[in-house]
Amino acid sequence: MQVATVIKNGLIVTPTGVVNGDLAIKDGKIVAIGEGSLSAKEVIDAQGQLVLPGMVDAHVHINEPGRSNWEDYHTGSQALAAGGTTSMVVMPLNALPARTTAAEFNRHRLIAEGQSYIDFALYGGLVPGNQADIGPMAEAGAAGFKAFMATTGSDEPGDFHNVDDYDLYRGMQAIAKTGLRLSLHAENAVLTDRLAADEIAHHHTDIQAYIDSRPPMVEVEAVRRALYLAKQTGCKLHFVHLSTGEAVREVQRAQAAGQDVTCETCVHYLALNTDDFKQIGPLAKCSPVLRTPEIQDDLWREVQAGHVNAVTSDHSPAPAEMKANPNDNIFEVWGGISGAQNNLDLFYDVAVKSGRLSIQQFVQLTAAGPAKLFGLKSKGELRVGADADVAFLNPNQSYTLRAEDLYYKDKLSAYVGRHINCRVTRTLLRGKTIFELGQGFDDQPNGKFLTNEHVAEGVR
Ligand SMILES: NC(=O)NC(NC(N)=O)C(=O)[O-]
Ligand SMILES: [Zn+2]
Ligand SMILES: [Zn+2]
Repeated sequence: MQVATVIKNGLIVTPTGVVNGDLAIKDGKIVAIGEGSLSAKEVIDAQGQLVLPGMVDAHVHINEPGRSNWEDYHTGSQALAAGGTTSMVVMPLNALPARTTAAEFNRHRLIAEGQSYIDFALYGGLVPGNQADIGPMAEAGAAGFKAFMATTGSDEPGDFHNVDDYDLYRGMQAIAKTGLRLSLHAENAVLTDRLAADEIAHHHTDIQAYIDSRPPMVEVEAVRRALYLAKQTGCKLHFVHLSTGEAVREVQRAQAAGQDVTCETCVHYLALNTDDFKQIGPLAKCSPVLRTPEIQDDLWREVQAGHVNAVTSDHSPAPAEMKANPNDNIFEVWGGISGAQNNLDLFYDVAVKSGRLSIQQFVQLTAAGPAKLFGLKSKGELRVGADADVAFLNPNQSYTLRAEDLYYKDKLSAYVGRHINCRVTRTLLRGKTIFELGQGFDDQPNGKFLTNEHVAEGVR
């Protein structure tokens, strides 16, 4: 067979095992794995490299249009590509206006189509009063919906607002009809805001005060309440960025009782804890907050047990001045960690190199799991017939992350200065190299809009 590209000599991580052989690509698809003697126009030597499915990062904040100076599709997708991510699911907030109508959905899609280096799916937003926009956003191709149970931290005209229990209940009724999943930032808004106000009233504005204002119970309570409302309405749920094993166990219990509910955690909850937060400072401020080593261990056990569907970055960038802390008041600092460029290498380091997860569990969490959640049927697995989205990871090349290595709009990350014991060296999107370490990026952004194919065949 004559094919376009053959990747030779790599360790190919397939859904069922690791194959030491060739991976052949034609028309952007994987056409053979393991067979030798294929003739190809392009031969790529992957000696010493792990050949992984490109990561599907199901939780990325891109701030274009409206706040492009925070991160736009060009910079955000380059950073993701450089880190071995080939598809992203983009959150509906922090752009202005936020993506809460079909008109905005279509506008954002057009912007991303010309700018993104990687394939992308888009969330639609559920906000107070927009139940009538849910159906049209599903029609426009939303991969799922997102709502905040906590306050969002930004309040300009057109910004994304959190739902109260009534909005959530009505929104779940509307979303249930679409067959799509509602993803939730699950923290109790009243508790988090008033606990924070108490700390500030007592002039406690250091990192420990922020940690104390968002205890695990604010997450667990919100998860339980949302699960109950979802049960009443038949809405499928996904919990983003769970930070505690206790919350994951609530999801497990609901699943066991027959509810369609899934969850994710983020690289930073597994790579960083409260001690790191105190050392790194504002760049490690996020919500839910980083957890103590004990709670982090408990979360790891749930991940190891296979109770978490995806690991994501929750890449939530902001300009440097919003991450500075001139008044020594952590409550005034923007919450969000920039980390998407280090999805695969950092997670491989803390998960596989450390012996906590097998390589099969790793690709399940970074690629197959998230692709399945959002109905991205040709993504997430190195198998014949799938899109040839591939990341090369050198498990023996270590480096210390420097600000100048980053492709974000602002070269800030909670991980600068961290020693990482492996490195992404090349990324292919649908068979084409889009990033090579030392060479940079493909000339043209070629990212394609992805829709939820499970639903496209069903309800939509
Ligand atoms: N407005 C945000 O980007 N928020 C994000 N911020 C974090 N995680 O700190 C999030 O996902 O909640
Ligand atoms: Zn969130
Ligand atoms: Zn987020």
